[in-house]
Amino acid sequence: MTKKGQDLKPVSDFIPDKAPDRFIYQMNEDKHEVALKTEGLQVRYGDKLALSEGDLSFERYKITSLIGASGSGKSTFLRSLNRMNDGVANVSGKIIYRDLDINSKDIDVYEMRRHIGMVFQRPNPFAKSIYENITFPLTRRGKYTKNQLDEIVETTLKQAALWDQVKDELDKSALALSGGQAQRLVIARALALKPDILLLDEPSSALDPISSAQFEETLLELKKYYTIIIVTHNMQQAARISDYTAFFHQGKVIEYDLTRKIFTRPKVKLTNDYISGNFG
Ligand SMILES: Nc1ncnc2c1ncn2[C@@H]1O[C@H](COP(=O)(O)OP(=O)(O)OP(=O)(O)O)[C@@H](O)[C@H]1O
Repeated sequence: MTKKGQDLKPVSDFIPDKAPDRFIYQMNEDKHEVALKTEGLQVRYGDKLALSEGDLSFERYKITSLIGASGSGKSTFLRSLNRMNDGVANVSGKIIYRDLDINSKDIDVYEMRRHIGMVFQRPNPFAKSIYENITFPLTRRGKYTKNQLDEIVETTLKQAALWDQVKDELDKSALALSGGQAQRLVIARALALKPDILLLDEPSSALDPISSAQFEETLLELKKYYTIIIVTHNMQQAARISDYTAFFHQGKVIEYDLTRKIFTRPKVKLTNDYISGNFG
């Protein structure tokens, strides 16, 4: 898949393949399929060790929340997963995706990011039409007919629950969308690259409560087809939408378990203190 020089499969349909390469990983005594896992991951900004222990396995078609206080290393971890820290930090250790260590030098990072997409805290639509926001990244790299592009735009906007609101104004500037709509558009743009995994860094922190609730519903729909890893400061959000939760503290994963266990019976006192607001 992502080794340099090998071709990507054409973006022909918009439901990711049902995991052609399967990982089976022992998690909570049952067998679960792992979409991505880290081994011995450490991240340094200069001399500063920002992530020292962060070995996690992410189950396919589930939502995993990364929680923890400000500065605990959540974003550092998340950004490392699709090499957004390249050139910014020194990331050592392995990130295993479909049997490949995607943290190794011979990986085509640009291509890998088609499989592991990222959406940031603030929606960042291009100063282009709604339609072009989705098609631009595709047409830059490949050839598509107008019909194919139309289909991609419709499918991804439907998946991101934005189609009904914008279908009659696809030529309108994306900059005129509301914050919630713009965040959905950015999700649609990420989906157009047909990723397996979506990394979301506090994606709803800039949204009002109604848009945020709609956004959560969208994520619950999307996990039928995508593996989602989300950094959130919102404990209720983590409890509502995620299957698994990892609690970060001072650059370490302190506890990682099913969300309902983390929020009802955490094993570590620090986790309990954090989720109950007695942190300090
Ligand atoms: N680009 C950078 N250069 C240097 N240090 C950084 C950089 N980015 C993050 N750090 C440091 O790494 C540590 C972890 O930061 P990180 O942003 O990963 O935490 P976080 O848990 O995501 O915090 P927040 O919830 O506030 O976003 C912090 O001490 C932070 O100051």
